Amino acid sequence: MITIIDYEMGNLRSVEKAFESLGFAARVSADPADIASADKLVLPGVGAFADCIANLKKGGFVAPLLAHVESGKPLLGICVGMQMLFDESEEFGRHQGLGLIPGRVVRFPSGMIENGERLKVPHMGWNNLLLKKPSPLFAGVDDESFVYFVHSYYCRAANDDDVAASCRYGEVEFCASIRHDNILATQFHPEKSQTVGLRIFRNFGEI
Ligand SMILES: NC(=O)CC[C@H](N)C(=O)O
Repeated sequence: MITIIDYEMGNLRSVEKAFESLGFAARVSADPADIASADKLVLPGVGAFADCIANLKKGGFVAPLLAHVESGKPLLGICVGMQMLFDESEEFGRHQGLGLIPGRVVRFPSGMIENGERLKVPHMGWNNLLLKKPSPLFAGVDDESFVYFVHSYYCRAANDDDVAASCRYGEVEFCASIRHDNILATQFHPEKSQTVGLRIFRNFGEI
């Protein structure tokens, strides 16, 4: 069973439907007890880092999530769900993350110019993945495949070994996907990334 954590900050249904369309048993749950019995866990996320981490704590999800990771079972973080895995974020202040992946979450610089055009923040739209390290998420996914992003902040991993893929936006090459043992994560939204996103979900479901 793939359990998608409902801490009231995520586009849960589209993630659940994507897994179900691939034939996987998936459920959205706001019950921390369900986390303990999950074979695989998904930590989605849309919104401000501080609100997300506060809701995760308020819902009592942190301890069972850490226990899941400790047990060696797969975890998939998506967007701010990936950012929360890091030590801290500077989004609207300094906020502590789960500290599972060494590193910080920082804002894209304002005023980046590319091909004479000013780049907007948030980075919103299709951009291509630069595959860096083997990851179960990318079986059958070509280098430079396009995936969909919506974010103003990005993860700066302290260890390059944790970066499975990156992406370029202006002068910034940022971490687009993490692989740290059984912890997998994407800054982009596989549920908004059409066939490439579905293949990534299928790969996660098949681990
Ligand atoms: N789409 C989102 O939820 C964005 C995540 C985070 N607030 C960021 O701006 O990077």
